[in-house]
Amino acid sequence: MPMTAAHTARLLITCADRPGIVQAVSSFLYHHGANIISLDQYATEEQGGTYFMRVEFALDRLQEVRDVLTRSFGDTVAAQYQMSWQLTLVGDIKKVGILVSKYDHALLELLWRWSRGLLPCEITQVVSNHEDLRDAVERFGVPYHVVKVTKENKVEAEAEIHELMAGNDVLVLARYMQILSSEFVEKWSYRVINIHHSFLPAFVGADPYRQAYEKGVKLIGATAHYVTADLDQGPIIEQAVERVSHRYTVEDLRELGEDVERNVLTRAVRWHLEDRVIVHDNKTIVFD
Ligand SMILES: Nc1nc2c(c(=O)[nH]1)N[C@@H](CN(C=O)c1ccc(C(=O)N[C@@H](CCC(=O)O)C(=O)O)cc1)CN2
Repeated sequence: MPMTAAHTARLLITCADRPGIVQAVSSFLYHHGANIISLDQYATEEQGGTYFMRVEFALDRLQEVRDVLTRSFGDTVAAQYQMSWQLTLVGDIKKVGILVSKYDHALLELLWRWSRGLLPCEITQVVSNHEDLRDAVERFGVPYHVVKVTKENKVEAEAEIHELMAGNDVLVLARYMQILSSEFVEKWSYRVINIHHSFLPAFVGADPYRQAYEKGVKLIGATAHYVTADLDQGPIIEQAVERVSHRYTVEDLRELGEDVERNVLTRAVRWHLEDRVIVHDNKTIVFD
């Protein structure tokens, strides 16, 4: 029987490295009737470091056995190797909420790719602190909400955003220009992806293109990272750069940079949706 997404699952594992992990995981899957489609692994040291694995497998009747499989893995292999792990089903389409301010390029890239079936998710709503992008978003049939944010109402505004976004698996800051409080970030631990318009760690904070111009850089870039309480310091998921020269104005940098931002954010979101990213020690392992 041809395997479909409904029969496919992914297992992400992090644990202390020691011999026998691959055998334990593969035997477990074999004895539960699963067929391994792909298996990728990484260890930080030759031995005694930290071990990471991403395994994708197919299994008949996956929907019926998912709970038993999850409980059994947790009680056996995961307990034996003291694993941090997650088992997700490809058929469980992730829900994505997007936050945006006024720049539309990153947002429209995500909406266009999603509308073309190139992003395996459901974009459930867009929340902005400005009215500007309502028409552009609603043309894709996606609900648009405006939540004004000021220094005075930040707590209430974030509470409203959290309420609106409840039920989403991941939030994407597609050039959302408000710094999220540590309280908000804590509720969404490593489930908020931001696109920063510089090659981090260079030029954190506001207006990195102007910072880059003032510095006379020969490369500009973009960085997609998970959001933490510390501005632009979260685990990096994807980056890219483009060459520039002294002939570029700030606007030239911005125009070229926006293309880089769009591609970097798309890859980062897709890898997250495909369960390819593990966060460890404020860094990521990306099984791309
Ligand atoms: N807790 C976090 N919140 C946000 C992060 C983050 O990494 N951690 N990334 C930013 C996005 N960003 C750069 O990529 C960024 C956005 C806004 C600012 C900033 O200084 N904003 C001002 C207000 C600006 C305005 O009102 O137009 C501020 O909040 O005081 C810097 C960097 C998104 N949030």
